[in-house]
Amino acid sequence: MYLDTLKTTGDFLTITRENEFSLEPSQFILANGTEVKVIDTGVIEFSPNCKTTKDIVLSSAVHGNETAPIEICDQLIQQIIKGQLELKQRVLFIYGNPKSINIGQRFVDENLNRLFNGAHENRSENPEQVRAAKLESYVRTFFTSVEEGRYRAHYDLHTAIRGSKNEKFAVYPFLHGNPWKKSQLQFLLSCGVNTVLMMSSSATTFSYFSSRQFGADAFTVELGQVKPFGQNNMASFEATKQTLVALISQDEVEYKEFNASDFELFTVYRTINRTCEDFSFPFPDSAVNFTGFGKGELLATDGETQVFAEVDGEAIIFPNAKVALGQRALLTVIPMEVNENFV
Ligand SMILES: O=C(O)CCC(=O)N[C@@H](CCC(=O)O)C(=O)O
Ligand SMILES: [Zn+2]
Repeated sequence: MYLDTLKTTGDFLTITRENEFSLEPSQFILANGTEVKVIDTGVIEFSPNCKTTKDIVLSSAVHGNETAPIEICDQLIQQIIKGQLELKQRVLFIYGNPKSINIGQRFVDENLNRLFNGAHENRSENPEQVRAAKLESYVRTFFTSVEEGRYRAHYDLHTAIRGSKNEKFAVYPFLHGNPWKKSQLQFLLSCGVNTVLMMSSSATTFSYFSSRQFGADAFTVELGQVKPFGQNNMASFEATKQTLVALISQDEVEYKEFNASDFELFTVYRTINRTCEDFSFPFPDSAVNFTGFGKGELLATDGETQVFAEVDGEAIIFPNAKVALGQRALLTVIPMEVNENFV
């Protein structure tokens, strides 16, 4: 049984990596009264023994090779279990795809972050489809097993394949007409994230699932560029880590006063899917996210179809020519200002 090791080392990451597909649930109480529930491999819940008002999900390793967020969550979990970090809020940590961590790949059979919000339904043909269904049910139980009306948040932590002009940025899932929150932008700024992309359509991502199904303040947060374990400059994640520590260990957190000029905001202009085997970009792998193109410049070639920039400054995000057929190969964005849709 792993419990003795977990209690003494706090190393839930290693236990998760040693149990790629499942882990016997168990629970125990820390000396400070915090209840620890191991729900499955990679899924651990902490409930402090005090009045809490917030339910916070922190996920990483939805893509297994995105190691910096895994290291941040590993540090937080170890500090909590060792009693060095005392919680004031309920927290659910999730390592999304343990096997893909072990093989150092984005995914094993299928991109887990395209399987949420119903996309896995009636499909359990591969481990990622099975895992998506389980993760949805763990998040549902976490948010709904307590009284209604509590504050909910889910920060799904990633790193990007390419470099980015704006090193850290967040994706704000489509809110179906509900207003974007300035308070969330202030939280993100405190994390070192001043760039936010506003999505304009539904998605099958983990953050969209929590936003849509549970009204959580949810984001995909890109913290830098993908690096193997041990090669991350952890100093560049310190602001993010300290902001997360404050969120989970304080009753309320004060952020810097909102100032629109602190942010670079973008709205998604369009999504370009790969529909043909023969799909390519005219720019090299070294072209970074947020590179802008002039109207009429070639953005992608999908079989016989050439896709050209339609407006000056149309900028590329997440270009990936190797995605599965039918999936998003590229997002383009254009700048936007804070307007009446922000509260
Ligand atoms: O750098 C890349 O090409 C991908 C980085 C990544 O994993 N991004 C997420 C964004 C999810 C979202 O749109 O909210 C993903 O592609 O799943
Ligand atoms: Zn990712």
